[in-house]
Amino acid sequence: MMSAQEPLAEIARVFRGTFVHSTQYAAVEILEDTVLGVDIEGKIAFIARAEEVARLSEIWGFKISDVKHLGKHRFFMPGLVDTHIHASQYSYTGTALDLPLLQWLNTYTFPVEANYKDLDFSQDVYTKVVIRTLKNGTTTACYFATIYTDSTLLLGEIADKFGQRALVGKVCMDVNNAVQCYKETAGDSTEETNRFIRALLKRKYPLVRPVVTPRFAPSCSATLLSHLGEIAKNNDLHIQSHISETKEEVSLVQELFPDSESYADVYLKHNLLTDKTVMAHACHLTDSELTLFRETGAAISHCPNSNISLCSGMLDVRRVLRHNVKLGLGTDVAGGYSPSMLDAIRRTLDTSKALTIQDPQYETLTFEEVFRLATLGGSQALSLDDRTGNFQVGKDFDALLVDPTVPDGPFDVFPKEDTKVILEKFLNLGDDRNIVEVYIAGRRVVPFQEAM
Ligand SMILES: O=c1[nH]c(=O)c2nc[nH]c2[nH]1
Ligand SMILES: [Zn+2]
Repeated sequence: MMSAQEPLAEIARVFRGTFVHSTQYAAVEILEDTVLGVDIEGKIAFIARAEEVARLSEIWGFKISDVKHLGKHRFFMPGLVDTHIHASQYSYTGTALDLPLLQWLNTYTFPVEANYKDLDFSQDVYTKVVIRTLKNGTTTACYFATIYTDSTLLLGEIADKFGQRALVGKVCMDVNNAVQCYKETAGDSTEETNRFIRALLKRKYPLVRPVVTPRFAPSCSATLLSHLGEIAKNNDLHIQSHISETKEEVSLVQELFPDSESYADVYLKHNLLTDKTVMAHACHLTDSELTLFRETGAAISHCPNSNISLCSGMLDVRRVLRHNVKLGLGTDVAGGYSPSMLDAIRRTLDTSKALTIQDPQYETLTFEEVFRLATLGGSQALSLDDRTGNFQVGKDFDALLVDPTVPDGPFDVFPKEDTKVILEKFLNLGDDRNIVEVYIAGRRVVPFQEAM
């Protein structure tokens, strides 16, 4: 950890103070009185004990007077990674939580998503969701948009404009018996997915990439699923979808795909389970399905707010981790009513405690473990851990500057509390008032600039 790269690039910023992050070995590593340098490409150039600052300034050529001191109680932590969020459902977040999944989709979701043909409406909602998530510390978001290509390209443009790291998916669905206007043919969906990918890649946004997005097996024909698997394979792209959120959905998939051994097998057969796949929910997977996830390298996005809000199920995270399956957290707006990843952390802990209430032998997740899932775990689930997730030299500097003592803040700090206690308070009680600055790939994106 305390290492330095060859001085290849010029240093843009150096910070001195407390850094909190996760590593492979420690769910929470606290680095007090540490210096971290960010190069002009936004990458972490060095991280070392503060007594090394004079030596580092000689090697890297920065002025010690330019080092920014964080100040008492403030600390940097890695940016939060939302592995599953429906940007198009943001308009009704906090409402419409009174139906189970399949009825919820037909009654609330599909009629709203059908409005995104309208680019003015899209622009308004997508700008608001990007701003709201950034303010709440989401430095990386894996977004579902809608079936409309141009509107989805607009989401990519907005994420790029505000500097958010994003995977953006044009939703694909050719089955919809409830809201007939909100679907495509398999052919159109395939063509539009190809158009979306080509157009997004052509724009060369540095932090925004396309993700192949079949909505979920009940919304897609086998033909469409095969085409999407092929597109992902031929272009080495990320894939996202939903799996085993509710028992009713699992039974429906069994009926719709009788030749498949399981829900996971449906995706496997269509080349949609890869090491760049992230599947949301996964509450009701069997052991053999989890084994398929491990063997293919596919990941799970745990969306506890949504699982509880729609009464879908409770994912046993411990069991997933025992199977060595990658797992990150997701808000799943708007099945989940909060766009904040701090809420996803809290609901993950609540769900784990509810499982412990059911079985007192159950090993409840710790807040340290959940902190790791929300940061490094998320980056691994999205196969972006070579770029982000913690403060490792060579990764992009994606970070939140947390001020636990901000005026009129949501919690209090007392004299004898150490950084670990303050981190726990922030995770349980903090909000966007405490997130005073957000950096993505070295660029400060919060506070927002005037023109935005
Ligand atoms: O929580 C969910 N939200 C959705 O939009 C969706 N679509 C399929 N399955 C889904 N689950
Ligand atoms: Zn979802």
